[in-house]
Order: sequence, then structure tokens, then C-alpha cells
Amino acid sequence: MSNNDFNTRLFKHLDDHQKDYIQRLSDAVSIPSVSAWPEHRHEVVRMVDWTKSLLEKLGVKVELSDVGKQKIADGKEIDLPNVILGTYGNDKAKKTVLIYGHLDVQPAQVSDGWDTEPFVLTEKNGKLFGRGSTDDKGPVLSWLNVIEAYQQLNEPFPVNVKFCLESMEEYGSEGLEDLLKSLKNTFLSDVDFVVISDSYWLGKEKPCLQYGLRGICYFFLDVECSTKDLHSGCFGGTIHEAMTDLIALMSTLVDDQGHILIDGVYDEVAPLLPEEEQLYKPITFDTKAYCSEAGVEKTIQKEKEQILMHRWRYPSLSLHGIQGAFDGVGCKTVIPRHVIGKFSIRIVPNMKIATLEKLVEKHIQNIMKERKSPNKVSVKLEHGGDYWVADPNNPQYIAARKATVAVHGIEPDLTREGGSIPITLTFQEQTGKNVLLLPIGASDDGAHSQNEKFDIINYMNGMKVMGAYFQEIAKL
Ligand SMILES: NCC(=O)N[C@@H](Cc1c[nH]cn1)C(=O)O
Ligand SMILES: [Zn+2]
Ligand SMILES: [Zn+2]
Repeated sequence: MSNNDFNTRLFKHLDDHQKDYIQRLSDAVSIPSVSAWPEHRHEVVRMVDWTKSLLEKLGVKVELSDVGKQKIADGKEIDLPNVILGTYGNDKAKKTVLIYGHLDVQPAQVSDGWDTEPFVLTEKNGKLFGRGSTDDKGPVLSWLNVIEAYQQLNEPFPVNVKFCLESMEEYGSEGLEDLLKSLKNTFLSDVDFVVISDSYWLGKEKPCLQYGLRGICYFFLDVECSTKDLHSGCFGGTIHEAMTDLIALMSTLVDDQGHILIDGVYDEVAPLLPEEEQLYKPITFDTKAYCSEAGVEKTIQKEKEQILMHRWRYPSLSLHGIQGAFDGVGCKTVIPRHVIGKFSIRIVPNMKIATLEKLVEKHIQNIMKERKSPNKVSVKLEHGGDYWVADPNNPQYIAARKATVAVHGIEPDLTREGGSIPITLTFQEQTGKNVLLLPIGASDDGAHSQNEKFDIINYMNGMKVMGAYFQEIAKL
């Protein structure tokens, strides 16, 4: 049977089973596998076990890998969730594709401003709302649904598949790098290609393939002023307050143009070459839609090319929160004794994490010297993940382009991604093989945000592209 004939059967089969796929995603979303909440670790473990059973039902040989402990507050330690290593097929005549994805999600609560319960998948107007629907439970299940569809159609699977599914991605992939290094000559040794579906299109209509990611360095800025919280009427105006120092420090990090104010940060950033500048011109990107998706009036940069460059190839610094600060309703007049500011820097070629760590440390020390405050201040790199850039002309990208055309009838844009998948570079280094980012979600999916969703059409078409991709890979 030709590829085209099989595609027609496969696509129809997938369409006929849409309800089952939605139910499966609903089951996955109902497990609140938030990696950032240590008290939810049992839910992350439940998600790992649920996925393991599903894989085993599909005939995937599964091994759970213990990756050690995580240090949490006050010197306590908890188990990191096991990493799922799966093997499906072992035919030496076939190519082997390693699929990476993650089962953990960002925190979510109705009180954050969700219109629906975040851990109840809710269908509205062709959209499936729920935490993890697009990041990354929907894409992970899409791969599994495709394997199931081939089985139900009695079609031999065209490639061998290996799975690496982790559950700490949203917390910097703790433990995974060491595991992959230890698997270089075993589990990873026969991998031909690595593919990751954990990112989003640049718009709502046009598919893309991505060949770059920014890295991330997440910092904790710790300020302590006293041995206990204090009454601001009794002590206000007489002591150096922790929050005052912290706010002052945090306000020295980035200006209103998004420019990072830490000395030396831009020194290692790769210069923009004329050839690279040309790459941005043909990319379809609607700046108005970008603003409306973010719910903002305007962006810092005006031109499409400038916005994309600041999203993909320049570093950025974001302030995320302050632990220990009063954030409830009403008025509390306490001076908190200890606050921790959270900020992250997205890093790009050719920045080095070690250099950045030193520059941040020096910057904080310098500002504190100027402030003449006696408070205890320290800054710590909580986790760091490298940037990654690949060759979009690799045969794997050509295969994915053909698969995209078979489903969408158009060539995908070749783009980069401003977010981070910290382990991507490690996969490239430990396998020595090409890594492809194959996003299936739309730009307005709202990953990490309130009302995260996955469009049913993207779920369905995403599976079709994945199904066709396996056939194209088999031809290489
Ligand atoms: N879908 C990828 C993603 O959301 N990645 C996270 C990774 C991360 C690292 N530290 C905290 N989160 C991202 O924020 O880009
Ligand atoms: Zn993700
Ligand atoms: Zn994410």
C-alpha cells in the first residue's frame, strides 16, 4: 500500500476515534501533576504510573528510572519522580526515533483567574481547556494515540520508538541530565533521531517546525532583615526592611525597554549576522494577534523582525514573584522578616550559565554596597538549562516538512522558540543525533497561563502529522 493510501486510512481512523482521544486527555488532565508543589509529589507519581500502564497496554516495554532526591525548603529532601524509559520495537532494519515529553504541569488554581476548573478538561467551542492540555499532556498522548491507531489498523509500525518521559520539566528537569549521560552507551546508543512536541506554532493557522530554544537560568534572591516579623508602627522608619531592599534590588535588573541592566550580560551574545537577519523576513507573524493573545496594548518593539529577535535570539529577564511577602486581601501592616525574590533570565547563543551566575552575583553585591544596608542578602541559581540551536536542513526536518504538507497542504515555517526545554541540548549531545521540535499546539493555547487550552483541530491534525512523520522517517 502506498503512503498516500495508508494516510487516508490512518487519518479517517483518527477522526473516527476523536471522542476516545478527548476522554484520554481528560483522564490525564484530571491528575494535578504539578512539579513545583512538593506537597503534590504523589500526584506527579500517580501521573507517571497512569502513563506507564497506558504504555504497557500498547505493548511498550517500560522501565522506571530513579533519578534521586530533590532538596526542598529547610534542608528537607523528597523523591524526584521516576523517569519513564520505554522501548517499542527492536527491528535492526528500522530507524529508531526517541520521543521526549513531560508529564508534569505548571501550578493552576481557579483563584488565579481560570474560567473553569483547571484540572477538569472542559470542551467549549472546539477548545479543550485544562492545565497541561497543550503543555505537554496533549502532545505526549498524541504520540501514544498514533501508535494505538497503527495497531488497530493492523499496520506494522514503520520505526522503532523509544520514550523518555520525565515529570520535572517545569522545574528545570532535575535529575534528567545525569540519567541521560549514564544511558549514552545503552538506551541511547541506537537512537537515530530525537523528536520533541512541547512547543507552539507562531500563529493559529500555520504550522511550523522549530530549530532553536532559549535556555533559562532561574534565580532566588534572598533577603533577611530580622529574627521575626515586625509591627510597622513600632519599627517602620527605624530599620532596614527586607522588602525595601528586595524591591530596590529587583528594580535594578531590567529597564522599561526590556534591556537587562546587569553589566556584561550582553558580552557573550552572538552578533546578528546579515544571513540570519534575512531568515526573519519570510516568516508569517501577526504582531496584532500576538498582542491580543497576550492581552496587551502594545509590544516594546514595533517591527515583526525585532519582536521575533527579542523573543528568540536575545536574552530577556522576567520578575516572577516574592516568597514571604503579604499577598492576601485586606491590609496587613507587618514588616516581613525574610523575603525571596524570584526572577529568571532566558539565555541565548553564546551565553554561558557559569558566566551569567557570576555577573548576577556581582551585580547584587554592588547594589547592596551602595545601599549600605546590614541585611543578609544572597542570590542563588536555582536551576539552569542551556539554549539549543539545530540545523533545520537535517533529513529529519525534511521528513517532518513532508508530513506537515501531507496533512496541512502547506510548507511549515522554520522558526525558533523563546521558551526553554532544558534537556534538549543534552539529547543532542548524548545521542549525537539531530533533534526536531515538532509543535502541534497553537500560539494562543496559553501554556503556563490561565485558561490553557488545546484546540481539538490541533489535537487531531497533530496526530495525523505524527503518523505521517513516522512513515517519512522510515524512508530515510
Ligand atoms: N513547554 C516548555 C516549557 O514550558 N518549558 C519551561 C521550562 C522551565 C524551566 N524552568 C522552569 N520552567 C519554560 O518556562 O520555558
Ligand atoms: Zn512543556
Ligand atoms: Zn511548560
